[in-house]
Amino acid sequence: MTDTAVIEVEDLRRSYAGGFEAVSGISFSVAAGELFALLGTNGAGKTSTVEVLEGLERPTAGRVRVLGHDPYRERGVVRPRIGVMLQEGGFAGELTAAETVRMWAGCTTGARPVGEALEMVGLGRRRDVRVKQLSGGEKRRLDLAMALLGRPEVLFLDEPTTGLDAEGRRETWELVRGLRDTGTTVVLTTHYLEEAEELADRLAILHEGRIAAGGRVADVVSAQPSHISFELPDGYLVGDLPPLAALGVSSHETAGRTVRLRTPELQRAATGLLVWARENRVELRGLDVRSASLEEAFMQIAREQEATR
Ligand SMILES: Nc1ncnc2c1ncn2[C@@H]1O[C@H](COP(=O)(O)OP(=O)(O)OP(=O)(O)O)[C@@H](O)[C@H]1O
Repeated sequence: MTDTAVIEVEDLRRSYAGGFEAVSGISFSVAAGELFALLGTNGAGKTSTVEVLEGLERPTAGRVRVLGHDPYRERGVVRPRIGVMLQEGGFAGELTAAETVRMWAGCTTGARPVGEALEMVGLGRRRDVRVKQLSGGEKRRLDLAMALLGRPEVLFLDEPTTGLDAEGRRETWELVRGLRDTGTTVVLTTHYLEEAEELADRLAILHEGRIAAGGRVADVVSAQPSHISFELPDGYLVGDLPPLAALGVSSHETAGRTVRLRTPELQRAATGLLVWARENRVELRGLDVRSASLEEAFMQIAREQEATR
């Protein structure tokens, strides 16, 4: 762990009454100003982990530090410095957006002005609308405004864009990036892998209470095979291609005339195929060459974990 770690988690375990262990010894750290995403299938243990980081629950075992303090025992010190975006903030429907923020601002040290908090999340023009009349996406933005109110050093975002349309999602991503760029440390839990791919510096993929994969997004993705697909040129069979194993191809399948290859060595395989095509003066129609996406990496990791059970 580094000296600049804002969040440090060492061998965290969390069991529920009855003995079920939802988090089974995970370790990670989040550096100052970093955006860290916690991903996982349903029930993987994300919420059970984040609740401990937020100081809402105590760990069953292990060590957790947020801004150098125990978030549960030293809640009074940690809480004013963190912002938590809860799912379904449970606001009173009769109050307007501005009244809701003002009420919370009254309990927050060093709160942003109400107008600023609402502008930040794109609710400036909806300030006088009652909460019950806000759309689902607007309520989500109000949740975010609350989390930002105290200018937190560490921001916990739980599914921040659920219910937002594509434009709203992009706007929230911009806002989160802006906060990160000005030094806010962000912990994001999300089911949208595209969101993690867009925002996260590093991530951990949880599966059944353990970290199945983690690290920089590019590294997690590049650990998965890339794809090449193309149409076999007229008159050629798969056997006419150069030996695929020699090109670093790990598996292949055909569907009609379409050939799909998987390879951990994209450049080598693609170069070999293109050289072959040039030498044979044929065109590889529909050629598609691409790295794995985070979504593919996630699915593959989940499959591998299931297979090793
Ligand atoms: N209060 C509780 N008592 C007993 N088991 C619980 C309790 N809360 C959660 N669990 C179990 O712990 C496991 C992890 O749950 P958790 O909510 O942390 O997962 P998650 O990754 O946040 O899931 P999701 O993506 O569905 O929100 C699940 O199997 C869940 O059923």
